[in-house]
Amino acid sequence: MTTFDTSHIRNFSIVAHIDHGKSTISDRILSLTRTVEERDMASQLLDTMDIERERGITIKSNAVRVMYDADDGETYQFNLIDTPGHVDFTYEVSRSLAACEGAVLVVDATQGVEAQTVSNANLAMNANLDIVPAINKIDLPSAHPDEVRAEIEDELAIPADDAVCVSGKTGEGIHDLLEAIVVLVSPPTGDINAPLKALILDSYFDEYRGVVAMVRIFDGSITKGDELHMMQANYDFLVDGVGVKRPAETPVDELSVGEVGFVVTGLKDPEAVRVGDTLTGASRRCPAPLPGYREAKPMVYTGLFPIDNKDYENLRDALDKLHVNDPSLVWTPETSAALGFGFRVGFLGLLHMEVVKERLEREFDLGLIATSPSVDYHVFKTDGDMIAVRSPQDLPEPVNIEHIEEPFLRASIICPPEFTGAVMQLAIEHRGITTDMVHLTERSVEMHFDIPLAELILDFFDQLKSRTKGYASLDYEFSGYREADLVRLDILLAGDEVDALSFIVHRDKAYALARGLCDRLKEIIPRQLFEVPIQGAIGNKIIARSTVKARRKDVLAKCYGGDISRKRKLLEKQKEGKRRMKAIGSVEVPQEAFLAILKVDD
Ligand SMILES: Nc1nc2c(ncn2[C@@H]2O[C@H](COP(=O)(O)OP(=O)(O)OP(=O)(O)O)[C@@H](O)[C@H]2O)c(=O)[nH]1
Repeated sequence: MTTFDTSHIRNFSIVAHIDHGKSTISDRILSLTRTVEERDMASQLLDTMDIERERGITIKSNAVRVMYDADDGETYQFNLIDTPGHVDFTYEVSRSLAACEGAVLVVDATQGVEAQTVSNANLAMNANLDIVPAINKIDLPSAHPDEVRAEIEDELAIPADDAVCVSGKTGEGIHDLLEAIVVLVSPPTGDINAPLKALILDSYFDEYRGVVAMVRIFDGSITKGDELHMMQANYDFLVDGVGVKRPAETPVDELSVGEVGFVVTGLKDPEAVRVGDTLTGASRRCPAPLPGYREAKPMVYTGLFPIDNKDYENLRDALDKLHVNDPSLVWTPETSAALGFGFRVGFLGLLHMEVVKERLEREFDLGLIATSPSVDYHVFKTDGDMIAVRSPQDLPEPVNIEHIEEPFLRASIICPPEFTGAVMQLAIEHRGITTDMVHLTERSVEMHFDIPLAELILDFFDQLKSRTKGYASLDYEFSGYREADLVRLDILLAGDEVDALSFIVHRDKAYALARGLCDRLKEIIPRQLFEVPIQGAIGNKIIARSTVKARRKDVLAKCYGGDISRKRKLLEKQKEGKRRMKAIGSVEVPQEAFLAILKVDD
């Protein structure tokens, strides 16, 4: 009989509304526990992707092991998971929570409870976790921790006597937070002698070692050389190594019950390792798998096309590899007359789309064009069939359509009372219907709306921020399908319809959108040697028009025949510019034209 003491392990996630300071607090914990020496501290240590550091946001959860010498004289093993705050990545949060017994719920002392604070608190409560509330940014003069404490009790129904006041910036209160974690978060339970039962909470692809899986062990243990079985994928493999992140990968002899760490699978097939799957022994299996995760459902679809058609297979390969790390990604092949071969890719939201596109471009060195985002429409045809349409090109001829239904969301917006009028106006402009409004405290009101997803994915969020001076926060969930009067808006360049510029839109908005789009494209498409008319059309009917005037562009004219190296530089710059263009018929169209719809004011 092996024995293993789990009483000194604490597994917890750090959750919060975006920008409330999760990553900063995680950094502080790493330095206070000397997991990372002060001289090696770069900010946002757990945000390992370039995009995360540049944008200052967390996209992927990251699990790191920290050893903490507590006031009671004992040393504790903390497995800390930093999670994303943006609504697009909620599924990442629920994945992390499934691996933990506790959650530190961070609330910004200047902002109070916001929309994702509510949804993250609910996720943690539904997962039956011990919650440690932390009120952050108390160093700021505008902090009002007592009011925020009251909001945590009133709005979230979480006892806030235990709430710890901290500053991720100065480090104040972080020691108290670590002590609170020791006391309030339960240690894991489980049986080291039972057959292995471990949850795959994340995975990534490594060129040399194959797929590496992050796991949380619920029963049993894993050592190098073990023969394991993936229950859902029905795949066996030999463990090539185990280790923990501190945050650099550190090999260990064994991962035991209650612990979090990584397993090197050696598998080169990205499909074999599924996040949410249960690992068990190949010969000694656990009777039933863990519940796993609810599959993330894509909300938004766009076409992704390689600028250079030769990159089509590389794009497929890159999507396969990204999928290991981001299982929410789904795609099917798509062909466009204008852009050639590509894929229709499903995303959790627009931020997710931007992030994936950027990762494909940077990590896989691909030049890509993304087309207008679309949602998943249900089209009921006159012949009685129903088809799912995710791309404007797939919309049947109007005569064959009986009716169309579109996905609706139930959105919740929390803002100070003085902005309720502005928020309602915005919702009306986006075909939203206010269902109810509750005064949470004197400082905040929560409003609920039913709103089409298609309206939310365009400019809703930016508009909300600007009309409420950044004070409103938004959260939403899918609520069902509703019928709507939708049409396909086509764009013609120099008389030719460009399929990649088409868009499905509500009939009442088609005229304004067509005008806006034609004007916007006129600014984006550079002057060519001939005049380029841009037209917006529904079916055969032209409803808007603008024109790009002709101009002869001689880049060398400015050089007065002088400096040869300057001339060469200019020509190279022009060549680089061309690389980012796509020739549609005889017209050179820059990449951003295909996403122009996102920038149109209607
Ligand atoms: N003054 C002050 N600023 C803080 C504190 N904690 C975080 N910040 C700042 O708040 C901003 C957001 O902090 P992050 O740690 O990136 O927030 P986050 O919650 O991890 O954000 P996401 O990962 O994008 O959800 C950064 O500019 C931090 O420097 C604090 O205690 N005091």
